[in-house]
This record gives sequence, C-alpha cells and structure tokens, in this order.
Amino acid sequence: MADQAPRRSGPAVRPPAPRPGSGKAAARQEIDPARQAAYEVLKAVRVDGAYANLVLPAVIRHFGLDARDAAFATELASGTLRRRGTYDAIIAACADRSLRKIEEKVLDVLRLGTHQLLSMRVPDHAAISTSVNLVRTKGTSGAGNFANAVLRKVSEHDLEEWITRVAPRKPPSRYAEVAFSHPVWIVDELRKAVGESELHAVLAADNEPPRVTLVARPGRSTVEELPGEPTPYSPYGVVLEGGDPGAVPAVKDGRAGVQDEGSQLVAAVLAAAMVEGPDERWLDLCAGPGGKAALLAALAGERGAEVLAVERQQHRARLVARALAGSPGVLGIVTADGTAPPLRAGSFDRVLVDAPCTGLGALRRRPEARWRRKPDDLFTLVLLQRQLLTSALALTRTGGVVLYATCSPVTAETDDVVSSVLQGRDDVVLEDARALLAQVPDCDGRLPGTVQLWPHRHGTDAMFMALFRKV
Ligand SMILES: C[S@@+](CC[C@H](N)C(=O)[O-])C[C@H]1O[C@@H](n2cnc3c(N)ncnc32)[C@H](O)[C@@H]1O
Repeated sequence: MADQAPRRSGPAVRPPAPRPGSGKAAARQEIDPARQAAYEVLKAVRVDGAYANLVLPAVIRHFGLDARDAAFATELASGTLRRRGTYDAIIAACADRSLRKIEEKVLDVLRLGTHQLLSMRVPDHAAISTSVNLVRTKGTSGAGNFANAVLRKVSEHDLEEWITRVAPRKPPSRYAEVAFSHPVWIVDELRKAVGESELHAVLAADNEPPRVTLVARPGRSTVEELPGEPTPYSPYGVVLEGGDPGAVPAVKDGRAGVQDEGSQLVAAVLAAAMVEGPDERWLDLCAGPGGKAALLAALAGERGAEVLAVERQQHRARLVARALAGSPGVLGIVTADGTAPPLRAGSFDRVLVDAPCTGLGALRRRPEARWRRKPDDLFTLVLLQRQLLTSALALTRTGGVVLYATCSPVTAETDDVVSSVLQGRDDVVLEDARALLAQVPDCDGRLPGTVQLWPHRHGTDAMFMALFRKV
C-alpha cells in the first residue's frame, strides 16, 4: 500500500532567502513577501471562501513578486491546500493540544511550514525560522514558541516516515484519507470509479500540480506557433515549456488559450462524430467560461457551421463572450437556463452538455475543492445533469448527436445519468465515442462506447464522455 505514498521531494522552486529576526515588529519586516503571499491565499480561502487559483494572481500582483517568487508562492499555497489532510494529521501528532485548540491562523502557518519541510526543497532552518516569524506577526504571544516546537518535531522525519506513523493501516479508506489527503467520501467515490488497484495512483495524481497546456484554435493559430511540445493525444495542444501563458502572443489575442488536454478532446469528439445531412447548427448548453465553446467555434467555423453558447450565469456568459470574441463560427451567446432554454426543439445538429458536476476529476487544479465539496452536492447535481441532458436531446434533430461530458469520474454523475436518461426511450441510442479517440490508450468507460480519461493514465483531468444519437 505504502509503495505509492508520496516521496520526500518537491517541485524545483527555489525558496526566497530567510531573514532571521526576533520580536513582532522585527518579524513583520523580516518575512519575505512570497511566504506572506502564500499565507494570504490560505486566509482568503479559509475566511472568504475564495478559490486559490483565482485569488493567486491578485495576491502575487499585490506583493509585487517576480517570476521565481511567484512560482514559490503558488506551489507553497496550492501544495499546502492539497496536502492539508496529511499535514493536519502530522501537526496533531507533534502538538501538545488538539487541532481545534490551535488558532486557525497559526494552524495555517504550521501547514505552510510543514509543506516546506516535507514536500518542498526548503532547508529545515529556513522553513522553521520563517514560519516562526510569520506566526509572531499573526498570532498571540507564545504562538512563536509553540510553532517552533511543533515544526522542529515535524522536521524529525520525512513525509513517507510520517505517513507510516500517522496513517492508520485500516480501514483502507482511512489510510488513503491521511496518506493521500482526500476526504473519505471522495476516496470511496474514486474507488468505485477506478477500482482498488489504481486508487492510490489517482489520489497521488490529484496531489501533483498539473502541467499547463495550451490549445491552438484551428484556423486562428497553429500548434507550431505555440511554445512547447505537442500534447500526446490532442492534435490542438502543446504542453507549455514554462513562463506565463498569458504572455504568449496567440493567447494574448484569443487565437489560442489555456485548456486541459482532456477538455480539448471533448470538443474534438463532438466535432468528429458522424452526422448525416445538415451540419450547420451546434449548441454548447453549459458554456461558461467558454474554453470548449472557443475550440468548438473554431472547428465549426472551418466547415461553415456555427455554435450557439448558452450559460445560466450572467457573469460566466460574459466570460464566454470574451472567449469567443473575434472567432468565426459563432451564432451567439444566450444567458438562459439550459434545462428550459428559449430555443426550438430539434433545431441543432451537434450539442455539447459539459455538465456542472462535482469536479472530482479536476482536483489537481482546484487545490481546496476536495475540502469544500460535500457528498450532498451529488444529489443536487445529478438531478440538474439529467435535466440538462434531457433538454439537450430535445433540442437535437433526428440524426444529430449530443455529447454528455463531466470533469468527474463519479459513477452517479456519469454512468448513472446516462443509464437513467436512456431508460424507457427508443428515440436515443448510445454511440461509440471511444472509437473517435483511437489514439488514446486505456480510456474505455464502464458503459460500452463511453470514454473515461484519468490524470494518472493520461495526464489529463478525469473527463467522462458519452455520445448519444437521436434516431
Ligand atoms: C463544467 S462548466 C462548463 C465549462 C465550459 N464548457 C468550458 O469548457 O469552459 C458548467 C457550466 O454550466 C453552467 N450551468 C449550471 N447550470 C446551468 C443551467 N441550468 N443552464 C445552463 N448552464 C448552467 C455553470 O454556470 C458552468 O458555467
């Protein structure tokens, strides 16, 4: 079991130099901005319910971090949030009081210190002294000594040794919860989806920062024009070789974008499905913020078709408008409820339902999501997913296709939604989406013809796809 537990190593982001000091005022001056920035991200997530990936750019700007410090702060904040479950178990074993009795801001600094000690290449003395200084500026008197004592104990073992010490061997879900830092209910959902033999590999993949992939929108830019190696499966992608993706000229002017390779494949599958007769009107029923709509519009534009993008939330519809600006192949953007949109039944040739879902297949890129999501979310989402898919089928003409996609592998929102919507209908069949991804190995979904991508197998988000045809 422990063979796949994370190793002591870490991303090659060089730490800012520590500046020793003592006393609250001195400590305030001595803390480097990169560590302060990471602390502010954790605070925003804890206090304001912020999303780390959305708040990070603003915090980095606020502290005026250069590229090296920005990379350090990003890894420190994101890695700490991902690994919180493991670190809390370790901190609990090192503290003389229960976690509940530790001030939350002090606990956040301890988590940051633990991440530096166990998962980043920060020397022990630097990780401890900067954390103690940070605590002195944030906590009550005595917090500095407490943090010093806890982190010194944390530094006595590496991550693997700590996991052996603090993760209960049984039951297996409790072991995985601590060793791989996922709530038990998510461990159980992922086990149902991937099986026991690959469970630890999926959980471990969720703890790795995802590589940044770019998409060249066909007819608007080319893979050759983008900096990086071509992605293995998507003909439109490159793995960014480094630096700020927003600085790439084609990204800057919207001809290319940042998009997971799995998401690129979703758009590619919908566009590749065989459709007899007219192929002019495409629909993206859940379009915000517009990544797939932008790729679909480029693909549609190349063959004289057009995409209509529907999104329920106004601010996300505005993001769709921004993503589609200047693109050919755009029919329009409508802010509406996709379960009952003001559109004519049977009037589309290809429809995408990229459904709102738990996002449990994209935990790598949403560091705090695993702690926010609750099992009850599934019930609400599944109901909505069924309604959206049913609505999409009603909007599709006979002979047309609907692609149902989620960035979650959870059975309830993938297979079960597909099966329940098919039940009792003789005007819809499940088609072979898998055959449209011949270049992708090991991506069979559990239902015949469906596709399931995985971060540990494909390096993509765990996208699910099921292709329907109206007959
Ligand atoms: C998984 S995201 C779609 C991502 C998008 N396709 C992309 O690639 O950028 C799901 C979207 O569905 C929207 N949504 C949720 N309920 C909806 C509804 N009833 N009708 C239309 N859109 C809805 C959410 O606001 C969210 O923007």
